Amino acid sequence: MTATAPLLDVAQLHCAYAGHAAVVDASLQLQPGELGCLLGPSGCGKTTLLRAVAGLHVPAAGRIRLRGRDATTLAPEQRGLGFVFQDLALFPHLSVAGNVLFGLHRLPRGERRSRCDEALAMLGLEALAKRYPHELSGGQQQRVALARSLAPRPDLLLLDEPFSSLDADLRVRLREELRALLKTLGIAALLVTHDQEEAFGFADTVGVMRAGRLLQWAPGFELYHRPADPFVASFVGEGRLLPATVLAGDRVRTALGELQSALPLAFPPGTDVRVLLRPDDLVAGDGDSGIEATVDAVAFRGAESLHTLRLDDGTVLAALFPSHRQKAPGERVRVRTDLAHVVVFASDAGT
Ligand SMILES: Nc1ncnc2c1ncn2[C@@H]1O[C@H](COP(=O)(O)OP(=O)(O)OP(=O)(O)O)[C@@H](O)[C@H]1O
Repeated sequence: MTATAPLLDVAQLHCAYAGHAAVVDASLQLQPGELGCLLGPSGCGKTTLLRAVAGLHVPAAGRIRLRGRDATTLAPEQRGLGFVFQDLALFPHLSVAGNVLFGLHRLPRGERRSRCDEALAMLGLEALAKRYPHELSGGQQQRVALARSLAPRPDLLLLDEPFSSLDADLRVRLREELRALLKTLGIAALLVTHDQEEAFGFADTVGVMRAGRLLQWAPGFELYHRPADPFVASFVGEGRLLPATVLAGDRVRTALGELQSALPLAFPPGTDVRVLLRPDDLVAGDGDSGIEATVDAVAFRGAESLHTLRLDDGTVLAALFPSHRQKAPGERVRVRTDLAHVVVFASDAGT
């Protein structure tokens, strides 16, 4: 590997099934030790892209480089990667230790046992080494699958919805544990999930996919605060788009009043645009400030409740209010904006 080459370099990748595009022009890079995630709705092409990196799907066009070398058509076992897929594929006739040892067959015999013990210890499985998969809970089985994939010490681990069969608590715990373990070991990973919380909880860099396209590959903070695309804006963090008109001096006029952009706007005055409003960008207006809206729906979230609001011109917005101030559907409320920065999209850019 040259000094500057990323660990994984996917360039302009296209994948198709019988002529139907599943991944379109996807490019991303992972540095050694970096944790990445592909996030997007069902059917957007996440698994296909991951399988192409794994060598389980031959791309129609584009290139995959691993450690600076072309790996586009390399057989999966020659890529030096670890995999954990949704169906764990543990061998039912092998014990926990047997499952972990299986991936170590290329090592000298003497080394296998110590490497296996090390992997079992990392995942807290020492006491279960002699059990068989059917004698384990779902979470324990998942740990075995992780131990098996980590035992050969790959530099890149591929994970396809590995926590989806676990209950919410266990899911978060195992995810956090795995993140810490990978960071300690310096192992990079690419995770596929449709769960935003999981994506941002696990990864350093998240790629949002839609209909085969990787729309943005960036840290979570950037996806949230500087979305490159209206779909990213609405998918990450439940943003809504408010119609607006550009005014002179990098201001925009909206139904909620005029907003000042800190950055120069890429549109001339008079252009119709849309402004991104996050649920936390809207606050209850006091007295006469703000504008009236009708509460369409309320979703209790614990400390806060997500309110879907409808302005009188039909525009739908979302707002978080403290749950002890929760409103009821049909109620009229006043809202005003409290924006740290203004993100503007062309009015015809697709969502
Ligand atoms: N073996 C296959 N044969 C034909 N079409 C397929 C095959 N696998 C996936 N597809 C199609 O390719 C597209 C992308 O599928 P893919 O499984 O990559 O999406 P995904 O984002 O991982 O979805 P999910 O979150 O539901 O697993 C979908 O339209 C899907 O129907």
